[in-house]
Amino acid sequence: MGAQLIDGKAIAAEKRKAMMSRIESMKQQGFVPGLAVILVGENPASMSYVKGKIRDCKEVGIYSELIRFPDTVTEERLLAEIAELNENKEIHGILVQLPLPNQISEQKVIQAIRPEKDVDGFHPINVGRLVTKQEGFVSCTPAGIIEMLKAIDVPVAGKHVVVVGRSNIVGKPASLLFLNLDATVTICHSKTKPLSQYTQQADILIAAAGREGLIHAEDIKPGAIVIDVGMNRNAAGKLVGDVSFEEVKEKAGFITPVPGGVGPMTRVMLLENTLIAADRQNKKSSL
Ligand SMILES: Nc1nc2c(c(=O)[nH]1)N[C@@H](CN(C=O)c1ccc(C(=O)N[C@@H](CCC(=O)O)C(=O)O)cc1)CN2
Repeated sequence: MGAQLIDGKAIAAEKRKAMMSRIESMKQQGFVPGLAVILVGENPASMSYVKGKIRDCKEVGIYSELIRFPDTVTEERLLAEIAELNENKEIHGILVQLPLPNQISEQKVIQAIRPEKDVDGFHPINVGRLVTKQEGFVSCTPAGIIEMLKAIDVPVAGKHVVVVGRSNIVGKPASLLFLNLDATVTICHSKTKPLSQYTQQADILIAAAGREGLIHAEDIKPGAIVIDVGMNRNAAGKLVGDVSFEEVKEKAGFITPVPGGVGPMTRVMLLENTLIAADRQNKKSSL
């Protein structure tokens, strides 16, 4: 293997360890950070992600509540729950696991969460804050990618970052984060042709299109940093990314695995955002 592996699982574990003493000192000051997670329906992947979030909270000492609804729940009921959580002083972060069933507008739900408690960073106010480089909350996956690059000491300023994917959760916020860090950013998507012409120019390539085998060795620059955000099930039912790992690892400088790369960083950044939310709300209430 030519490339160095970026071990997201290990970086996330270190970050969780460091958080524990911060949480301990918060508790000594008399307040406990709290996260509410809302899960609608029984999508097995969503159930497993939510279980992981609750487990992570327990591990580091964050108070958490899991609120479950059947997939027949009305939008009105869900919005009423969020309104209550917005007022709950023990809850500093609110997260609604996506996707939601068709009868519920994701945008309405996201916009019902108070921006101060929007630890997913999906509220338009927080997206606007990211656009204008103001303090807010940033979506956990792109925030986790930046933390990973920090952990391996890779400076971003002046680098050409090519982001493949334009989702609201990953592609768009990742592009803005890199731009705010003075990178030169190119955003590609399903209509970009020919994709390889762009990806071959990337010093840092973010593959976030959700398509197995999208990026091959010939699509990258030798020595590039390759971050694979894809999470796809292959024909054998195995979890794979957007990058053909076995061939790309021979040519890249650094590469993230799937699983064990970006996923664990997404999880740990939710804890980080919850601590930031708790800290800000605590400071505001003691003014
Ligand atoms: N409200 C939100 N909904 C969703 C988000 C989100 O950030 N907020 N992101 C995804 C799902 N997601 C977190 O919610 C998530 C997905 C995967 C992982 C992860 O750790 N993956 C592991 C592999 C897990 C497996 O084996 O299935 C890895 O990559 O190592 C964490 C978080 C959509 N919804």
